[in-house]
Amino acid sequence: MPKDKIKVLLLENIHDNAVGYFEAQGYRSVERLKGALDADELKAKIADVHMVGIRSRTKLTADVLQAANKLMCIGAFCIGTNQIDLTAAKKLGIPVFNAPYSNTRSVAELVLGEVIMLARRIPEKNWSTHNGGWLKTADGAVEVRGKTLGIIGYGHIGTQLSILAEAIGMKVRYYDIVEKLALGNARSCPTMEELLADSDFVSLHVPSTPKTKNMFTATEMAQMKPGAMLLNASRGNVVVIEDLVKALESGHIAGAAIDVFPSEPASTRDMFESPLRNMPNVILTPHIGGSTLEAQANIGTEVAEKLVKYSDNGSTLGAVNFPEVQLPLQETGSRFMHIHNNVPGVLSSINEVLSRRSMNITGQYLRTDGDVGYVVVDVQEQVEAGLGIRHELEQIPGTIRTRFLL
Ligand SMILES: NC(=O)C1=CN([C@@H]2O[C@H](COP(=O)(O)OP(=O)(O)OC[C@H]3O[C@@H](n4cnc5c(N)ncnc54)[C@H](O)[C@@H]3O)[C@@H](O)[C@H]2O)C=CC1
Ligand SMILES: O=C(O)C(=O)COP(=O)(O)O
Repeated sequence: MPKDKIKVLLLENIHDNAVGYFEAQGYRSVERLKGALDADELKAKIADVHMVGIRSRTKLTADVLQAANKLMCIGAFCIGTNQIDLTAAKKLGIPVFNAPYSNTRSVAELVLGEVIMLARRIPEKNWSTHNGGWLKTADGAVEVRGKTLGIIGYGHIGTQLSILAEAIGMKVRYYDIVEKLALGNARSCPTMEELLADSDFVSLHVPSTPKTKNMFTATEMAQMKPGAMLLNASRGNVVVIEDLVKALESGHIAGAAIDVFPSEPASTRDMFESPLRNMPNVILTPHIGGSTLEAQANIGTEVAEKLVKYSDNGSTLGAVNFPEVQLPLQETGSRFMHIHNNVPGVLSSINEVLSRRSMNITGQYLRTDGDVGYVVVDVQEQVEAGLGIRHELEQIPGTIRTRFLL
């Protein structure tokens, strides 16, 4: 299919850089919408597009993906990919790409700033001053120097935060389910309980997984030091909000900064509802951890590049749900891509089809995971689209989809 016929749909106000990159690469049919779409709108819209770009609000469920008959690949213009049914996408032969680092620094900076704000009791003071009050007092206000920050989830964001926090004199402890190299003077905790008992501030930086769903409940909150503060800029379902409200009301937790919520408004026009709304010692932000101009610009380019590379070249390097194949540019001849269920015999069937047609294979790449196999074959011949090879390849048992670069 010529590039100008490939339809790209970008939702959730993805940065201009993405549109610019697609257009510069010859993709002229790019539609960008400001908001997310609900399931029915999305199903109607996605049925006609070849690439879709989303952020954290768009839910690409198995049901929605079933309607995406032409969809070739998905771009998550963010870090988290929990809003996408990755397995369903894979089984439909659709790789998903994201931007694993581009907003890391933005989240870490926001959290560090909030640690300082919480330490100085700024949420209450800001609230009071806006209402005509004058809380000029040092009560409960402390420096962060020498205080302990406990980081749960010591990945890209957690480690970046660790470095920043140490730079301003904080002690850092961290807990992760995977053994991680301690940066600077940070010290790992063997258990989350130990981290909670030791930390003045606890910040969550885990991904959304079945294990992290509701991982932070009344039990974990009770294990925090009296008067400690909680920060969550990971995912909204990690913390049980009702339990947090009780811990804040009792004073056991003295303050919190929450950027992500179990239920978030679908658009900037919708009302935000939460029992935390009226609590003056809580910083509430509308899921903007990664929302900086720098991060959004970088993400726009990074993910558009990955989608274009897959479309132009077949490369799945960086896909989060798919066997990764890094490919050289196809200089001459034709390239076939074959995505199939991972059952024995598919590669030899592909080669049989090509050898029956006396095609000279110049390169062959295969990667599989438990479910899916991805084969890319370069042949010397310039294949005409009408030759029927595609039909023969599609007849191979287990085929999910095929694609040709001619
Ligand atoms: N608020 C916002 O706007 C943003 C939120 N995020 C969220 O932050 C999350 C983390 O991002 P990154 O640091 O880039 O991810 P990452 O994958 O680099 O790090 C996550 C770390 O959490 C650890 N982990 C997983 N399950 C755990 C558990 N049960 N207990 C303790 N540790 C566990 C992992 O081993 C890993 O080291 C993302 O998955 C996303 O949901 C990311 C960017 C922006
Ligand atoms: O990168 C992430 O995982 C985020 O949570 C940021 O989401 P957003 O792109 O701001 O909707």
